[in-house]
Amino acid sequence: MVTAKVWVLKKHFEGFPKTSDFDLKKIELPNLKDGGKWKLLLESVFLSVDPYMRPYSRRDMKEGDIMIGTQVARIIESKNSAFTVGAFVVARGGWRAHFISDGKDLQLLPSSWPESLPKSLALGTVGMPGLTAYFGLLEVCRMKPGETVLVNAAAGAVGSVVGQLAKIGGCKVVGCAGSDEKVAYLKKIGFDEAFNYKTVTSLDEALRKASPDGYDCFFDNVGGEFASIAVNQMKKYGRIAVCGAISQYNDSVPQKGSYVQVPMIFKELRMEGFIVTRWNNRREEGLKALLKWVMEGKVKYHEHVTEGFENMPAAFIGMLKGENLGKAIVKV
Ligand SMILES: NC(=O)C1=CN([C@@H]2O[C@H](COP(=O)(O)OP(=O)(O)OC[C@H]3O[C@@H](n4cnc5c(N)ncnc54)[C@H](OP(=O)(O)O)[C@@H]3O)[C@@H](O)[C@H]2O)C=CC1
Ligand SMILES: O=C(O)CCC[C@H](O)\C=C/C=C/C=C/C(=O)C/C=C\CCCCCO
Repeated sequence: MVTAKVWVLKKHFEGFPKTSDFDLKKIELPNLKDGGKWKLLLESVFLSVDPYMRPYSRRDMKEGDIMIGTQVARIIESKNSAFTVGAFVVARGGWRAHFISDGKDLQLLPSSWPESLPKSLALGTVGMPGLTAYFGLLEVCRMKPGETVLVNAAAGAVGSVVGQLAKIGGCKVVGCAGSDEKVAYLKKIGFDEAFNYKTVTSLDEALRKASPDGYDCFFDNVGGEFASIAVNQMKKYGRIAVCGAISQYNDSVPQKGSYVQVPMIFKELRMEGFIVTRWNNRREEGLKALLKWVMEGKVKYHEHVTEGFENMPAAFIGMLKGENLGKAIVKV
């Protein structure tokens, strides 16, 4: 029997999550049996902490459940010929250090994965956040060369890829983030304009200064006041990809009037919410493109790595508070 460490949601979050909302438990995993349902024993190598966990925990979980989430895991015992011991997969095993699987919901890392590339990228730039940027830009924003793209939470897992893909697409790119260090990073990876939304005297002025003619595409990761101001600076026939609303996730009472309807109508804006799983049938296309751009150096990546499974709650809370530059990852 393998004893597995797991993190459970002890108490539903009220406002920002607290470490006391989580409980670290040990569970006994059943042995794999020939012909049994459980075919694989895996150990988590890297675990992802993502913003969706905050709203989804309230929607999908009850207190006492193991936290939802994804990881890069290594196969350590197999009774499934499709998965050899030592192989790496992306799994949706939740916050678990070890777990068993029937093999159904595992994605093998491509055999072409370069040895030089951290496998943790499969949780970030060459994983769900990267795919979110890829499909959100191509299929929702439908960016065109010469257009101006705005992205907030721009130094994060999704936003940093949005900006770089928009540059590859021949666009002018404006980004905002919550620290001067992040702003410097944005300029380093090719953003045309970047500002610290926490320190500018006026968001409206900062946006106008960055692009006096306005914005064709707005990739919104944040919602709230920023979105309400940005919508007024959209060009006619502009497109808004509503990717997330992280400014709302920890609010018990959603901010009022996140989008102002008037400019939406007068400017005939297209505003579309989306979830990246819409394009699950094109996952390989996206991952292949992202891996190529990373290997060519056209898409840079940065990871904010927290060491130790026992530090998962702190990593999650830190990400929500903006401590991460790039994808927030926990290394077991
Ligand atoms: N629709 C979809 O399929 C998907 C949507 N998403 C969404 O994309 C967004 C970014 O996710 P991801 O890249 O993984 O996360 P990040 O790596 O960007 O980390 C979250 C960042 O959000 C910023 N942030 C936190 N609170 C606020 C706030 N109140 N106002 C402004 N910014 C804030 C912080 O950066 P800063 O320093 O800039 O404040 C923080 O670092 C989230 O809204 C997430 O829910 C992600 C994946 C898929
Ligand atoms: O196991 C699961 O079901 C989660 C799978 C996550 C997976 O990796 C794929 C998709 C991730 C989607 C993320 C979406 C967002 O971050 C947007 C989050 C919330 C939008 C609604 C917020 C409501 C505010 O009150």
